[in-house]
Amino acid sequence: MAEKPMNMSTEIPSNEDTHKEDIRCLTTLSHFGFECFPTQMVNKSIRKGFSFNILCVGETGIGKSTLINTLFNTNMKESKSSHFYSKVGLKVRTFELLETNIPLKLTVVKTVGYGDQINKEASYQPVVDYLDAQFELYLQEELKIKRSLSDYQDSRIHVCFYFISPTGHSLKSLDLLTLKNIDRRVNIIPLIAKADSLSKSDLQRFKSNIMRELTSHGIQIYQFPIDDESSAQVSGQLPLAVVGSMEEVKVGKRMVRGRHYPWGVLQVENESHCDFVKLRDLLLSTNMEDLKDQTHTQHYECYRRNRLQKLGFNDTGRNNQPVSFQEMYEAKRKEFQAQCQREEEELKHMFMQRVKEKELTFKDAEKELQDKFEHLKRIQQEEILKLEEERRKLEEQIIDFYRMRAASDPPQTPACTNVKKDKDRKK
Ligand SMILES: Nc1nc2c(ncn2[C@@H]2O[C@H](COP(=O)(O)OP(=O)(O)OP(=O)(O)O)[C@@H](O)[C@H]2O)c(=O)[nH]1
Repeated sequence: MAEKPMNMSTEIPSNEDTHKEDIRCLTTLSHFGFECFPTQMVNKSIRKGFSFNILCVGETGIGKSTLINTLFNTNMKESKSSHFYSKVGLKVRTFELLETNIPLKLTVVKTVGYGDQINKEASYQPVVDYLDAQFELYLQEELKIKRSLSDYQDSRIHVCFYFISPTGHSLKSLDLLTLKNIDRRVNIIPLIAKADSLSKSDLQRFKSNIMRELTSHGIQIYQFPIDDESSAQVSGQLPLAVVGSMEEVKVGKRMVRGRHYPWGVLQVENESHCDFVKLRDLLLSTNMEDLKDQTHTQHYECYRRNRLQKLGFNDTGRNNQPVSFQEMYEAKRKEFQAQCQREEEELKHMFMQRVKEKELTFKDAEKELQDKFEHLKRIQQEEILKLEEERRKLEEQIIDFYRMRAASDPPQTPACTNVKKDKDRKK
């Protein structure tokens, strides 16, 4: 840093006014005092490194990876994504980048299979869940007694590039549905992807249509700060029309990033060809810090407030009186204990009721079985008596028969004796 003359008021005795030309003006060799704070902060930040998290939402093959590669000179793409995923997924990649000794940890999350399903109603849900999950992780860290937010790896998404298909007409219903569900959770920068497929006039009309639709549906996109000149100008140019390419094409004597077509070369970094340079400047040069700031102060705060309110916490109690966190916690704990006790008693009561019911059922079943047994026993005894009676009658008939035979045949036969013997044995 350049040396600066010392900026201090020096008291000069009035009687020495005439000797002013003798006073030596000293210059400091380095900064001192509180003017060094910015330098300290810059040094600390560089030592710590920077991090930034981007979410890319857009249909398969719309140019998400190519744009990120063009912006950061990374190599995001591994292979072509399939169009046949049954649901939308998210792919997370982290890059450790270095630019003139400034380290940047860049995390890129991109959708996979977005817009490929027949029923697109649930396509936005994985995106919403991911955004909320990162807020929840931060909230959990914040609520810990031993928290370490200074070296916490913040995974909250700082900006969402929403890639709009270059249809030239209007937004699709899936675009509206997703944007409506994520606009309170993340800073959205809408982008018209593959803008080289639209003519200049079509592009301008398309941009106006999109902005009209976003406004009429009440969708909030990232508001670029108006105190910065370039950011203030951009609001009339949204959504930015981007073209991505890692290809080096020869234009005159220079090699430039571009896309080579039979009719000529589209230069990615030429502002009259597309808005890529505008996007790069707005994102990297001017608004990276503001995007992080908005994420924390606006979107995370909103999540935190809703989450704590859902848990039953409030800053004010009945009669709008302020309540301390401790009081609220105690009240909640008591309420929870009372509820547990109520539920325990209810369960006990239900258990006793069911035991009684079961006992009654068993008793009824036992009585029924006993009655059945008695009935069968009675039937069996009656059967025995009946059979006994029949046997007695048969034996009488046999005796009668032999008696009649003996009467018709006077001399005694051994057979008759045998029958008599049989009868005696049975008795
Ligand atoms: N015309 C044109 N083609 C592009 C542009 N950006 C990317 N492409 C091409 O589009 C194809 C898909 O690009 P990717 O960057 O892989 O798209 P993606 O959205 O990451 O694809 P998935 O990961 O498969 O969803 C590639 O052939 C790119 O060369 C662009 O701005 N204009």
